[in-house]
Amino acid sequence: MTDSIKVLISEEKVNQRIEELASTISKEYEGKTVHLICVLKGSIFFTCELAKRLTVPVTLDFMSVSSYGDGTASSGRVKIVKDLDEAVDGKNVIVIEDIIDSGRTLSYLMDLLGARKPASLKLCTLLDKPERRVTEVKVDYIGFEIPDKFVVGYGLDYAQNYRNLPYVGVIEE
Ligand SMILES: O=P(O)(O)OC[C@H]1O[C@H](OP(=O)(O)OP(=O)(O)O)[C@H](O)[C@@H]1O
Ligand code: HPA
Ligand SMILES: [Mg+2]
Repeated sequence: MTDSIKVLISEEKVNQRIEELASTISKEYEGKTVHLICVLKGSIFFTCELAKRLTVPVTLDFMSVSSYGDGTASSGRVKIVKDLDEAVDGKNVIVIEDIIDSGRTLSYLMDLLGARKPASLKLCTLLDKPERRVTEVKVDYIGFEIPDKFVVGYGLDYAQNYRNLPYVGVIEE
């Protein structure tokens, strides 16, 4: 794909903000192990960058859910493509997401995980698009609030492309 992409948040700014989030989380979880849940595929890059900067012990698991398919609009249906490998009961879980848009994916996922009795359950997202919310979801850690624009990069795709861009960009019309 060869769309023209405008930088919305530079690589430097994203990395600096991740550093700040990691420092906040490390302080809040001192003396505990955090169990990070990476929501595939979008949050893979953010999860790695955040995990590398945490100073508390970390365990990791992966879950894959999909509601966007290859388009730019949510289908409204959340599909579990891959469930977790391990139980979360008794663990201090932080769900890591790349973006919260309509809120449907995360509201579904947080309810599902909450019912599995973790010791604690929080949500951390790199990007939040509050204007687009249709389902309420409590977000504990937010990297950046962004306007209502379809973004790519840092894990986010358009029809599976552009996930590997080291910055957050917007496709120009
Ligand atoms: O708040 P919502 O409107 O539910 O949108 C957010 C979700 O949509 C994207 O995932 P997608 O379904 O595109 O899967 P992907 O991570 O594999 O790209 C994104 O990674 C979030 O999980
Ligand atoms: O703005 C977005 N970009 C890519 N994937 C997404 N999934 C929800 N919102 C977005
Ligand atoms: Mg996607």
